[in-house]
Amino acid sequence: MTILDKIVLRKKEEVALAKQAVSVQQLEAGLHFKRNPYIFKDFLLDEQRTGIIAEFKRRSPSKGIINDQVKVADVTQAYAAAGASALSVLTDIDFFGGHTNDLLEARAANEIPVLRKDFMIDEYQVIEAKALGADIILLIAAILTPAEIKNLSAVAKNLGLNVLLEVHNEQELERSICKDLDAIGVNNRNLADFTVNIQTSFDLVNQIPEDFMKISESAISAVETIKELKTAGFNGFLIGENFMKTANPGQAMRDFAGQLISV
Ligand SMILES: O=P(O)(O)OC[C@@H](O)[C@@H](O)c1c[nH]c2ccccc12
Repeated sequence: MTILDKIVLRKKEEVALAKQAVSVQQLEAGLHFKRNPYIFKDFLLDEQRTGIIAEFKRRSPSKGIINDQVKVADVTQAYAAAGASALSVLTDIDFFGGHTNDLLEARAANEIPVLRKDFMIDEYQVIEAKALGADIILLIAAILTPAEIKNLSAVAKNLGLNVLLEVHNEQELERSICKDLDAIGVNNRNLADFTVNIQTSFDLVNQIPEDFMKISESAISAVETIKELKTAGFNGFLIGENFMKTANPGQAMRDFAGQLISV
């Protein structure tokens, strides 16, 4: 069994428990449920911003603890001030040390799009994402059938949420494309075995249809890489560990964004 299989098994239990604890009706009565999500594309294409989707990630199955000393509101505000186009907040507890409260805190502290970073397998989680104040949800092709992707993205669209589909190879991309997606993310990390290779992004970029925003995800640590990815056609760059592994992730993002302007 791969780590991804383990995460999905645990996620099924977690979703079943969440459904018992909070009904869909309760979610729909929640604080953020009626807000209009930001349009992801507008922030990615905003020339005043960097295209970086800056991630708050305490730990991961591949790296263990990355940073458990910093606060969500502090870090995400600094990311936004440094020119992030969007924020990514892990809400998975068991494998990434995240929490739904982290998303609520990021929402309350910021006025840019927030991505709920989790393993979505059920409509309930999409509705929950809206209630938590998310603007964007992630759908991971490796754990979903094409029919599930169609259904979950349609549910998200109905709620005004933006949808980021994550793929790792050409087969996943081809079978998963559907009309309710806004952005396609190429994950440079293979979630089944954790190997990373930026080349994955360059190999897949030209297979992504023009109608979608193109995002390169994971293992990005150099400003030069962003330049190359931009030239190749990417609009967005998802960066977590490179910032989170430092004592002051917001400052790390500021320094990175500063270099981006000067190269
Ligand atoms: O920390 P990195 O290497 O910059 O990667 C960030 C992000 O791409 C990564 O956390 C990620 C990409 N897809 C995921 C799916 C689930 C959990 C995490 C992820």
